[in-house]
Amino acid sequence: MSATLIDGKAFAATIREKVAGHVRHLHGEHGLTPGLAVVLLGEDPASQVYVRNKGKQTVEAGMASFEHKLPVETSQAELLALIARLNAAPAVHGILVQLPLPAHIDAGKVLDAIDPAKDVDGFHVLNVGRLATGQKAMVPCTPLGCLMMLRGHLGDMSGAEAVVVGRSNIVGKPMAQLLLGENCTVTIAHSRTRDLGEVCRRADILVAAVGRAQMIPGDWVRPGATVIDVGINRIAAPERGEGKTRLVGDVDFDSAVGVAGAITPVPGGVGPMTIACLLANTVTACCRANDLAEPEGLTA
Ligand SMILES: NC(=O)C1=CN([C@@H]2O[C@H](COP(=O)(O)OP(=O)(O)OC[C@H]3O[C@@H](n4cnc5c(N)ncnc54)[C@H](OP(=O)(O)O)[C@@H]3O)[C@@H](O)[C@H]2O)C=CC1
Ligand SMILES: Nc1nc(=O)c2c([nH]1)NC[C@@H]1CN(c3ccc(C(=O)N[C@@H](CCC(=O)O)C(=O)O)cc3)C=[N+]21
Repeated sequence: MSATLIDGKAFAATIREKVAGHVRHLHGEHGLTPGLAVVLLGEDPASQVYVRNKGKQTVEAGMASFEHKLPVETSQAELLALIARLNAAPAVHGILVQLPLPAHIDAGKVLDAIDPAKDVDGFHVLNVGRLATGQKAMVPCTPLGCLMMLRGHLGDMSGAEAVVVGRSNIVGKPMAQLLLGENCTVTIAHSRTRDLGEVCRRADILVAAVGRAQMIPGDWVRPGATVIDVGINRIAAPERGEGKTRLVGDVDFDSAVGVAGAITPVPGGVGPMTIACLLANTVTACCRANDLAEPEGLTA
C-alpha cells in the first residue's frame, strides 16, 4: 500500500484564498491594507528565490509588499535603524528578516529588535515565551503550516505519539510546542538522541526537521504513521543531466511512502505552506493591531 500524499501546494492555495478573502474584507470594511516588509542581506541565491516568491504572493493576496535588499556588508547598527523605521511605519504590519544573517551580525539582537506585534516569523523571545505558556502569540510559519496540514489530515490528535526530529528555534522547538497544544505526547529528538530509529518508530506523527538529505529511511517509520518532511536539501541529480540538482527532504521518500499512512512530498509539501502562513500571520498581525476580529482558520 502506498501512503496518501498530503498536498502542501493545494493546501497552501486554499490558505492563500482565505487570506485574500480577509484582505478584501479589511480593505472594504475598514480601509486597511495589510503590509509585509521583508529584509534581505546579501545575495544568497536560495534566499533571493524565497524573498521573490514571498513578495509575489503577498501582492497576489492584495497586500502591500515592502522589500529591503541590503548589501551583505550592511552593519548591525544600520540594520537596527531600518528595523526601528519599520516598527514605526503604520503601513507595515509584518516584518521578516531573512535568515541566516551574515556572521558579523548578532541575529538574536536583530530578531528581538522587531516589534513583537509585527513579528510575523514568531522568532522574538516574547512570542516564543507566549507560545510556550499557551498564550496568544505570533507562531513561526513553518511549524504553523505543518500544524494546519496535520489538522486537515488527522483532525483530533489527542493522545497521539508525536516525534519531532530537530530542536532548532525556528522549526523543531515551536513544532513540539504546537503538538503539545494538540494534546500529543511529544518527544524531541536531536543529534545526541540514542537509537533514533527506535524513537522514530514510536511515532504516530513524525516530523523531520534535520537538514540531512533522505536520512530517515522507511524502516524508521511506524506503519500507518503521518510523516511531515520539513527538510529542504539540494542534491546532485545526474539522471537529469550533467550538473543538475533536485530538492529532497530529510525523509527517504521512496522507502517511506510504502510504510506511512500519509506523507508530505518535497518539493510541494511544507515549503509552500510556510509562505502561505507568512501571509496569514501578516493578516493576523494587521487585525490585532487594529483591534479587529481575527480570520478563522488561519491561526494556531
Ligand atoms: N520547508 C520550509 O519552509 C523550511 C525548511 N527548512 C529546512 O528544514 C531543515 C531543518 O532546518 P532548521 O531547523 O533550520 O535546521 P538546524 O540546522 O537549525 O537544526 C537541525 C536540527 O537537526 C538535528 N540534527 C542534525 N543532525 C542530526 C542527526 N544526525 N540525527 C538527529 N538529529 C540531527 C540538530 O541537532 P542538534 O541540536 O543536536 O545539533 C538540530 O536540532 C533544513 O533542511 C531546512 O532547509 C527550514 C525552515 C523552513
Ligand atoms: N526569517 C526567515 N523566515 C523563514 O521562514 C525562512 C528564513 N528566514 N530563511 C530560510 C527558510 C527556508 N524557508 C522556505 C520557504 C519556502 C520554501 C518553499 O516554498 N519551497 C518549495 C520549493 C522552492 C524551490 O523550488 O526552491 C517547496 O518545498 O515546494 C522553502 C523554504 C523559509 N525560511
